[in-house]
This record gives sequence, structure tokens and C-alpha cells, in this order.
Amino acid sequence: MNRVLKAQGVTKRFAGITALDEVTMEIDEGERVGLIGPNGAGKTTFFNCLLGVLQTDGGTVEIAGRDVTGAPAYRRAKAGIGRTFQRIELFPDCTVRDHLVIAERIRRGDGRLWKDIIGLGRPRPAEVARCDEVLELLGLVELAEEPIERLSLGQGRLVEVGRALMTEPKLLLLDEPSSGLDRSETTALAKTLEEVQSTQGFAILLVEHDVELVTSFTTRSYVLDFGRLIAQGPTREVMASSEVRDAYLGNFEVAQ
Ligand SMILES: Nc1ncnc2c1ncn2[C@@H]1O[C@H](COP(=O)(O)OP(=O)(O)OP(=O)(O)O)[C@@H](O)[C@H]1O
Repeated sequence: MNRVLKAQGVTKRFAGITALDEVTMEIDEGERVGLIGPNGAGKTTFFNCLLGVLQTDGGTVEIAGRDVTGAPAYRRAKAGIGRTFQRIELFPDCTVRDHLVIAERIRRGDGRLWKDIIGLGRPRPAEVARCDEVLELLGLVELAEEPIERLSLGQGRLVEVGRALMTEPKLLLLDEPSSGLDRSETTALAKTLEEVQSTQGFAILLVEHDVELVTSFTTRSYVLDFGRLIAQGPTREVMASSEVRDAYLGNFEVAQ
């Protein structure tokens, strides 16, 4: 099994706060892994340290066997890491297709981007093919030419996922994909994600407050509290542990 993430002893401090304290995590290809913890535990900071949005104060990060510690975000994207955002970061009057093509160039640090900005960039055949493939995978073909402002929040989330898939990530970081969705929209999103992930084989690291989604979607989970890993293992066991329940003040039930 190929290892897509090897993070060792990742540490991040902000002016006196240790937001991450020697966090170690390994993920293999095709795995679905949860990262949970109360507000302020360090989940977003960990994502940002993996993505290169933040530089770490200690530790190492390998993506698909490449040491990217200290590397800028675009090099990490090329190594195989992709992400979605908690708040949808889309341009309301651009179409779904525009988002997929342009986002791929931004992530890769592609030199053609300036041409896109002044309207001269034509998608390459390979980009068009990948775009069509991703639209198909996510069931978005009929919406390809629609401006984002006409989509529902759930469809917007799928476009977010589509943007990340354009670069064919080996590891996809999902930041609270259920945020703002109701239960049936969350279930539909999880089903699409599961189908796409199982056919494409990439791994997912899911940050999510919706315990039901984490329990049904992931097989393994890590739990952060005050920047430290306090538990890890099969998701159902982790959710049932007293330390995790205490960290969350015992306010959730795990469906059996
Ligand atoms: N840019 C920053 N400057 C200073 N402190 C920060 C910064 N970013 C995060 N922190 C602090 O680091 C800690 C971890 O925050 P982080 O946002 O990573 O937690 P989280 O688990 O993602 O929380 P949530 O579930 O609310 O999104 C918190 O104490 C937060 O206040």
C-alpha cells in the first residue's frame, strides 16, 4: 500500500499558543480518515501546515513519498495534495466549467494564469478532457455551463470537490463539507464522494463536526485537543472512548 501522507512531529506556534504540538499522522492511498476535535483544537492549522499555507515550527511532511517540508503550496499541490474550503470560495458569475479549469492552474502555479486573467487562455485538450471527466464523475455535466450563483449549496460543494479533483490529488483534504447542508444533502454529498473516491483511489482526510458523517464515512480517525493528538484508531472505537467524549463534553451519540 502506498503512503500518501507521512506527517511527523508537526508543531505550530502562534505568539505563545502552541496550536499543534508534535502531531504525527500517516495515511495510505484509498483510505478515508477523520480528523476531529473541539473548536480551536488545531484542525484547520494542521490542514494549513500540510498544504503549505502555513510554515511549521517543527516536524516533517511527506506527500506521496516526497519530502515537502518547507515547500510552497503549489509544489505540494503538484506532489498530490488537494483541498476543499469550509466556506465556499467560488466566483458567483463564472460557470462551473470555468472554475474547474482556472482552479487547476492556480493550484499548479501554472504560468498561463495571467493569460486567463486577460481572457486569452484557451483550455488545453488535456484540461478539457480532465474537466469533462470530473464533471461526469460528480454528476455535474448538465450544470457545466451554469454560473455558480444558480447552484444550491450542495451543488456548490461538489464544484469545490471538482476543483480539487482537477489536479488528480492522491490525498484530498475536506474541510467541513457538511457545513450549511441539511441531513439529506449531507447524505447525498457523502454518497457521491464515496463513489468517486472508491473509483479514483485517492485518500481523504476529513475535518468535520458532524459526528454522524465522520462515523459513517471514515474507517480511521485522529482526535486533536489543544493541539495534541489524544486518540487515534478505528473511528467507532475512537468515538466511544471516554477521553474523546470528555473532550467533546459527551454531547454526541454514536449510532450502532
Ligand atoms: N493566524 C492565527 N494567529 C493566531 N492564533 C491562531 C491563528 N490561527 C489559529 N490560531 C489559534 O490556534 C488554535 C487552533 O486553531 P484552529 O483554527 O486550527 O482550530 P480548529 O480545530 O480548526 O477550530 P474550529 O473547529 O473552530 O475550526 C486556536 O487557539 C486558534 O485561536
